[in-house]
Order: sequence, then structure tokens, then C-alpha cells
Amino acid sequence: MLNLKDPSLLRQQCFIDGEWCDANDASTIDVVNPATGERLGTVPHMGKAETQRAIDAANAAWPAWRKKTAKERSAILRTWNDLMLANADDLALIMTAEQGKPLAEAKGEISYAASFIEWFAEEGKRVAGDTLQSPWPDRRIVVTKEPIGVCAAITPWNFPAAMITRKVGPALAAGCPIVVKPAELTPFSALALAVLGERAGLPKGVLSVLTGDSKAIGLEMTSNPIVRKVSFTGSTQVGRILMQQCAPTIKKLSLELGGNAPFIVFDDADVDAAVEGAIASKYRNAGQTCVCANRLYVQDGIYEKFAEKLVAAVSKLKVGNGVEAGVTQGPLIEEKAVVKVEQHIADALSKGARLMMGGKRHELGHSFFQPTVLADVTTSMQVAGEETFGPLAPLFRFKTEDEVIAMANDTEFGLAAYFYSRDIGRVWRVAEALESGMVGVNTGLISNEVAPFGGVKQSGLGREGSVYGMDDYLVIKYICMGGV
Ligand SMILES: NC(=O)c1ccc[n+]([C@@H]2O[C@H](COP(=O)([O-])OP(=O)(O)OC[C@H]3O[C@@H](n4cnc5c(N)ncnc54)[C@H](O)[C@@H]3O)[C@@H](O)[C@H]2O)c1
Repeated sequence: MLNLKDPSLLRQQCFIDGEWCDANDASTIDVVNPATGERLGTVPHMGKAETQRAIDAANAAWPAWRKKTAKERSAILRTWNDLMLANADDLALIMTAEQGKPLAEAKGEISYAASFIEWFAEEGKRVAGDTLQSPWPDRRIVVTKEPIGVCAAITPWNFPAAMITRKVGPALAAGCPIVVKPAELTPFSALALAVLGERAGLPKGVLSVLTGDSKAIGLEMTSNPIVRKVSFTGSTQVGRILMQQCAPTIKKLSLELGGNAPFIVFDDADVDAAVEGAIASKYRNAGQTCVCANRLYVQDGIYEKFAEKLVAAVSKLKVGNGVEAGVTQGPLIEEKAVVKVEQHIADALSKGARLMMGGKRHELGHSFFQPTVLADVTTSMQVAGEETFGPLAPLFRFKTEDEVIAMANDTEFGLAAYFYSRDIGRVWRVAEALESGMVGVNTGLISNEVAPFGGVKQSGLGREGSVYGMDDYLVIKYICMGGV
């Protein structure tokens, strides 16, 4: 078992209507440590009935929660943020155990996750309406912003804490209750956040977290007329299903979906900085991030130099169980993920790619994979069109700016894009030309709570974090005041 300072953070029950409970039929699902294959524990396997209960509880809690002043809600959120930071070591241990990322990255995610709660604790106080000039002398036009109502969130396994707080923070700050379904592979991080939310003073029903049958829970969340907004982070494939399910009841929907980020290195780039950025963007979380560099385009003149330096830097990564000192790359989340990386490598090699390093399962077994670099990758290979979601950097070659922009945009995704150049004219041209919700220029790390996170094309709808992240949880009401 995990060596936690506060063992009560590891909960094997769900949190509904202020109570810790099991599934109605007492069924459970196992949660496994991907680094060891050991069973960490179980969580309830809930379905439609428990989801209905959580939604009804949220609806009952809504009037009192929205009546609280923004300052009162903010005080609870601030306490929750403080508790997350105070318990960061335990939360990180839980996350590494169920997700696999190195402990240092897990700690980084806890502070990143808390930053959304802290940010929205403040942002909630600044929600404001407007008074518009009236076209009529005897009437006034007032615009208010109100909480949208009961919200639901479905989150992925790759950032088990931050993907939750990015949704829960603005919902609660706006005055909305929210029901959360975390990924079945990483439920303990979500339940630990709920423990701390309860301790922070969230009233019962305002936040519920339930685990179990994703299809049944998702169907109830998207079809129950009480729910007014659904926020989903995950694959484009599931996003499409949820969008269809939301259609009959016309729910507001935000979707943070898959990516296929280009990472472009121009001849005039600082090559060392580009290598450093590529390592951070590509190999963080073993390449399992939606914004990670999936296609590395390197200009002809520096192609071999960049490849050589990248291989030297990748060779320094240490693969292992994330709790061990010095480990920089943990296991992939599950066997299915390993198979996908293998397929992308086999496909590329069969079509003429050059293996620079790695390419195989790691000798540690389980779902560990060698950090891999492939050169001479071309657009006909599978990796050009799909997220690999693993520690594989495929290097494409290009000659001109126009050519690489066309290649970078030749995808149905548009979440993040990166490029390295020291030419200021090019910086603006390329940043504007890339079809992507977020662009990193001379940096491989872009996410934070201050900036709007989100995609274009089939990478999604809506923005999370920042002042823009409140909008999805608010409705605009126009009041025409006569008799003035
Ligand atoms: N854009 C972003 O902000 C962002 C962030 C992280 C991950 N992602 C994307 O998430 C994907 C990886 O995560 P994943 O494998 O957990 O994705 P996934 O779509 O398989 O699962 C995401 C969540 O949806 C649930 N789910 C699965 N099928 C469902 C259904 N039919 N109805 C309702 N819920 C269902 C899962 O249980 C999980 O909680 C990648 O494509 C990645 O790019 C995007």
C-alpha cells in the first residue's frame, strides 16, 4: 500500500450528495499501478441510478450555492487550494501510483491543478454584466451574467487532477454545482480531491465524484434535462458521441479533444533551445499529453544537427517507476497504449523511416517503452495523421516556410503548435498561419491557468482556464427595464 502521511486521502468509495458510498449493487472496478501491475485498490462501478442521484443532489444544492456571494464561494475555493498544496506530497504519490508519471511531474501537476482553483476563486469575484445604450428614451438595457445551472464533467487519465480542477474551478466559482466522472484508470486522484473539497467546506451536493460504467454515466449526464452544461476532455471519438447525446436536450458543451501538434524547427532557430523544448513537449508524461509535439518538422539545413542533438538529449532520459529518484519517464498507461506506439514505429520503418534510437518495449516490462527517435519520416506514414500518445519523436524534413505551414495544417486537429525561429517577421507570419488554438514560439511548454486553453477544428470547442474559462459556465441575460 502507499506510504501516505494522510491515508484517508485514498478513498475507495464515491462522493455523492456529501456522502461516501458504494455502487447500489456493490460492484467494483480494480485500479492498477501501471509501473508494477499491482492492484492498488478498487472503486465503485456505478451507473445510471447513482448518476441520477448525483444530478438530483446537485439540483437541490444549486439555489443555496448560487445565492452565496462570490466572496463566500471564493473563500471555500481558496481553502480547497490551500489543502491541495498542503497535501501535495500525498496527492502526487497517489497520482504516480495510478497513472505512472514521475513523482516530480505529479507534484508539478498538483500545483498546476490547484492554480485553477486559486485562479477561479478570484475570477468568480469579477463576473460582471453591462449596461448598454438604449434605443428607447423610456427603457434601459441591462445585461447580466448568471450561473448556467447543473454541470457535468468527464475527464481523462493523463492529467488526473488538473483536468478536473480546470472544469470544477470555474463551475463552482460561477455558482454552478458539478458532477464529475474521472477516467476509470485514475479515479483515486479525483476522489482525493473530493476529500479535500469536503474538508474545505463545499456544501453537500455541490460537488459529486462518481466512478464506474463510463457509457452509462456519460449517457445520463448528457441526456438528463437537469444538466445544462457538459464539459469533456478526452478523445475526439468520444467527444463526437457526447455531442450527439447532448443534441436532444440542447446542452452547452465544451470539448477538449485530441491533438496532433506540429513542432517546427527553422534553420535560424537556436538549436539547443529547440532540443530542450522538444524534450519538454514530447517526452513529458511519456508523451501522453494532448498538446505534446507529435510531428517534428526540421528544416533541411539543420536536420542532421538537430537529430544528433535530440538523440543525445533523449539518451539522458531515465525510464523507471516514477517513485524512484531520478526517473524522468514512467510507464505508458496500459498495454493498448504500447501497442499503438509499436504500430506507429513498425509502419514508419516499413515505409523507409530511419531508427535513431529506442523503438522497442523497455526491458523493465509492464508498459514501459524506450524513448524513441525516428528520422526520415514522411507524410504517408501513420504517425503523420494520428496522435501516437507515447515517447516517439518522428522527424520530418522540409525546405520552405510555405511547405511546412501546409504540412503542419494538413490535419483535422488543431490544439497546439510550436515553432522555433529567431526571425521576428517569420514569428508573426507563422504564428498567424498555423491552424491551432495555441501556439508556442521558442517554447515547448504553454499550459497555465492564466491563458485560454483549447483547440480549433476537431480538437474541440470552448476554452478552459483564464478569464475566458468562466464563459461556458455563465448565461447571458438581457433585461429591458421600462417605465424609466
Ligand atoms: N484537449 C485537451 O485538453 C486534452 C487533455 C488531455 C487529454 N486529451 C485527449 O484525451 C485522449 C486520451 O484520453 P482518454 O484515452 O482517457 O480518452 P477517452 O476519450 O477514451 O476517455 C476520456 C473520458 O471519457 C470517458 N468515456 C469513454 N467512453 C465514453 C462514453 N461512451 N461516454 C462517456 N464517457 C466516456 C472515459 O471513461 C474517460 O473518463 C487523447 O486523445 C488526448 O489528446 C485532450
